[in-house]
Amino acid sequence: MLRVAVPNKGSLSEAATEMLSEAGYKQRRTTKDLTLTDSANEVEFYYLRPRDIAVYVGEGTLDVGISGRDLVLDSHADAEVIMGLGFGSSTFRFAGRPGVAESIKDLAGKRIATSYAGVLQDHLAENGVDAAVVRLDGAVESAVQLGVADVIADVVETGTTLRQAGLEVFGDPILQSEAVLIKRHGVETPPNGLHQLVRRLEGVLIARNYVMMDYDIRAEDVDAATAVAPGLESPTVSPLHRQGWVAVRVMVQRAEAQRLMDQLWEVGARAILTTDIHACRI
Ligand SMILES: Nc1ncnc2c1ncn2[C@@H]1O[C@H](COP(=O)(O)OP(=O)(O)OP(=O)(O)O)[C@@H](O)[C@H]1O
Ligand SMILES: O=P(O)(O)OC[C@H]1O[C@H](OP(=O)(O)OP(=O)(O)O)[C@H](O)[C@@H]1O
Ligand SMILES: [Mg+2]
Repeated sequence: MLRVAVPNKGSLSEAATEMLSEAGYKQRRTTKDLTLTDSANEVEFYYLRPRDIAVYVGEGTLDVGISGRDLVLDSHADAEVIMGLGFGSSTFRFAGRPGVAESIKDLAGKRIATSYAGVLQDHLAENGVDAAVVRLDGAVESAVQLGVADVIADVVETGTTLRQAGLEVFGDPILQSEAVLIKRHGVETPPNGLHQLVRRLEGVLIARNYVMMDYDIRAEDVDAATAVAPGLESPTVSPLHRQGWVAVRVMVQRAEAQRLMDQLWEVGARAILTTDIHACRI
């Protein structure tokens, strides 16, 4: 059985479970369940704190896990990223009262509150800045107002929490993060079932990010249309009953669909439509 760690709570939990369900794996019914066995797919899921997942996977106790890139780096666990999962994105940044600092160079001798002490200490060391790190578990934004720190280093997603605390970001972003699938560093032979898990998750990512586009076009204009939308491999071209016309089917990125429809129209495509992809294996 492949042993997979899944976030049990927090920002990554729901989206991770949803992605695994979409990939065809059984998932727990209630948030109280600590484990779930999917016998059909020969996978055991363990629901754990995402911060701890890097530790379990790094130790080799569990084969793979889903966690945040920032949490993996923060833990200094012996784990490496297999693939990004396209959700749970955030930026790790410095913030403080307006005017307190402009860049990391202004932080020498200051007190910086964070729940990501590992990431912060590594970043300060890389920049040769000597500052005091105040480790907190959460609600880090309150640390400045309550006087235990001069600035903070924290996860920013929408920026709402910072604004409410009267703080603003300064300096360059420290780290970009998203949910990632991790394995123990340097494991040569992949455990049984890992290839299947990775292929299925890649399939979910493609199904989410791509749509199928169909259109009709004169046969002599197919080359021009294919230059606009070449597809992942090559478009499918089928004859139409109407003489000299063909039907074309091609996968395109969801975010590009409207722009491509405009361009395809320009080169003679008609009856252009897009449909969602529910599952795929590329
Ligand atoms: N708005 C957000 N707040 C916190 N973490 C976020 C956010 N958006 C994405 N993330 C990512 O989620 C992971 C943190 O998840 P984690 O479960 O540890 O904390 P949390 O969501 O703050 O939960 P809690 O504070 O309740 O423990 C990190 O990888 C972080 O980058
Ligand atoms: O930029 P935003 O969209 O406002 O999101 C970022 C905030 O959300 C998280 O806090 P969470 O609610 O997890 O509480 P915590 O600080 O106690 O972890 C994170 O620690 C930031 O405080
Ligand atoms: Mg939090």
